[in-house]
Amino acid sequence: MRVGRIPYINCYPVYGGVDRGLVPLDATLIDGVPTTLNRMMAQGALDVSVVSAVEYARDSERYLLLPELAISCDGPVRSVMLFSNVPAEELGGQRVLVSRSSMTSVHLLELLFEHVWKAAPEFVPGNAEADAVAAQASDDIAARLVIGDAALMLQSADHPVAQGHGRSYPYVYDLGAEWKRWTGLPFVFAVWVAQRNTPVEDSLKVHAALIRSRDWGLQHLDELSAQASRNTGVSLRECREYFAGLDWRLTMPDLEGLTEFLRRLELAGRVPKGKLAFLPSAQAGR
Ligand SMILES: C=C(O[C@@H]1C=C(C(=O)O)C=C[C@H]1O)C(=O)O
Repeated sequence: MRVGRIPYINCYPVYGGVDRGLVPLDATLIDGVPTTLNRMMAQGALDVSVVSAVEYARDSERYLLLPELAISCDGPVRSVMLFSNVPAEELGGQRVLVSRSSMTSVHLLELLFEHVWKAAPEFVPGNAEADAVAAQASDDIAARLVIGDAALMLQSADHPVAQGHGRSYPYVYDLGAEWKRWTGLPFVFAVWVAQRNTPVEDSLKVHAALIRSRDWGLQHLDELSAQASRNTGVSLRECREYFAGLDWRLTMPDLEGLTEFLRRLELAGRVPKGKLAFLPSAQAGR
C-alpha cells in the first residue's frame, strides 16, 4: 500500500503514532504538499492519502472518504492566511499570489473575494513554501495566500523566514476565521481518501492504523507541539495554540462545514455535483 502524507506539522497528530513505531502500518509513506498528493491520487499513484477537501469533490466517483479523519478548524486556523498590503476589499484588479501547494484554500479564498470582500483580484499561482517565502523580498504582489508551516513562520516576526521575506503586511486574514464569520461553521481543509478500486480490506487496515495513530496523537499534543517547534523554529507556545485550534476527527459540525463548503462550490460551478461516499469502516476495529 502506498500512503500519502503532508510534511506540514498539521499532520503530526495523525501520523505521530505510526512514525514512532507505536502503531504498525504495513505501507510505504510518501510525502508531498497537498497539490502533489492530490495529483498522485488522481493518477492512481497512491492508494490512500490525505488530500485537499476540494480534490475529493473534484472527482468524488474516484474516491472513498476515510471516516473520522480530517484536518479542520472551528474559527481561526492560523496556517491558512492571506497577507495583504491593503484591505481585502481593495484588492480588485491587483495581483494576489496563491500558494501552488493548495487547492482547498484557493477555492475558499476565491469564494471569500466573490461573496464577502466583493473584489476581483488577479490570482497568480506561485511557490509559497518556506524556502520561497524566505527569498521573496520584493515583487509586485499586493497580497499572498500562504498555507501550512510557511504561514506559521511568516507570522512569527523574528523567524528567519519572516526576516528573509523582509516585508510585513498590515492586513492579515485567517481563512478559518473568515469562513466562521461568514457561515458560523467549522471548516474542513483536508480529508483522507482511498481509491475506490483499492481492495477495501487493504484500505480498512490503513484506516484502522491511522485512527489508532491519531488517537495516540490527540493524547500527546504536548509532545507533538515540542517536535513541531523544534522542526519549524516556530515557538512552542505558537505550536501548542496551533494544535489546540485544529481537529482531526471529522465531527458532525465539521461534516456540516464540509458539505456547506462543497455545496457553495457546486452552486458556483467550481466542482461537479457529487455525493459523499465513505469507506465502510464498521470492521476497522480499534
Ligand atoms: C490547515 C491546512 O490545511 C491544508 C490545506 C490544504 C489545501 O488548501 O488544499 C490541504 C491540506 C492541508 O494541509 C494547512 O495546510 O495550513
